[in-house]
Amino acid sequence: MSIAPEIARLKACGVVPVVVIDEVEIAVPLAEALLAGGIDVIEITLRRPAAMAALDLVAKKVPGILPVAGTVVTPAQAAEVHNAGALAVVSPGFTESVDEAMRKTGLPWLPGVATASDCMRAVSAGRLTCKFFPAEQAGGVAGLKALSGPFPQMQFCPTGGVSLANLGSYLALPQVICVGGSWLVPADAVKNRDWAQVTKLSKEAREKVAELRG
Ligand SMILES: O=C(O)C(=O)C[C@H](O)[C@H](O)COP(=O)(O)O
Repeated sequence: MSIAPEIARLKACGVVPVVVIDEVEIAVPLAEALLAGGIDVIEITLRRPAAMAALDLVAKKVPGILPVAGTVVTPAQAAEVHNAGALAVVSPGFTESVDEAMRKTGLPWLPGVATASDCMRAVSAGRLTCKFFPAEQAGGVAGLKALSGPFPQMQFCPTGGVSLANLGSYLALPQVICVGGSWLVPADAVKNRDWAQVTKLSKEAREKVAELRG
């Protein structure tokens, strides 16, 4: 299976930080703090009004980091994040309308799946790399193992309840290319502009991935 270079970047990093940005001005220092800790991808979720401008800024000002848009749930958002400079897109679920809109952008898209029916829809659309969401709540490692049995062609990025403590058990599965999570960017660190903390957590995560991958 050929793999898009952006997906290869997610895989190489091993950990995708899922971030919520309330104020545009924190976007660049936050991205730089992740980068300083060796994390060269950032998923900016469209949970807040500032997200689109933050994405645009990171795409323009922090060339070393892969700008990924998250929480893309409508076709209009798919087009918007493309214009804002996202190089890959993640959604919590799968719909045909977002699939179609994503096809128009040509960007790699990781739709979210949590059930066999979700996987059947994704596979039918040729979307073989998916977010497994919400990972821990949808059965964790055992759930993903069982779910992916009938879909040997699929690869996953488990997200939701993943942390430094359990990422190893996900990354040990051959069908898992990376994990996602918000733990690298705690709300408190953002509130206090504690970028050193974000860098420290990033470094820890990267070291763990390196250790696991030998
Ligand atoms: O906003 C979205 O679309 C999402 O993608 C959901 C996030 O990926 C998870 O909420 C992250 O889960 P935690 O790491 O447990 O905080």
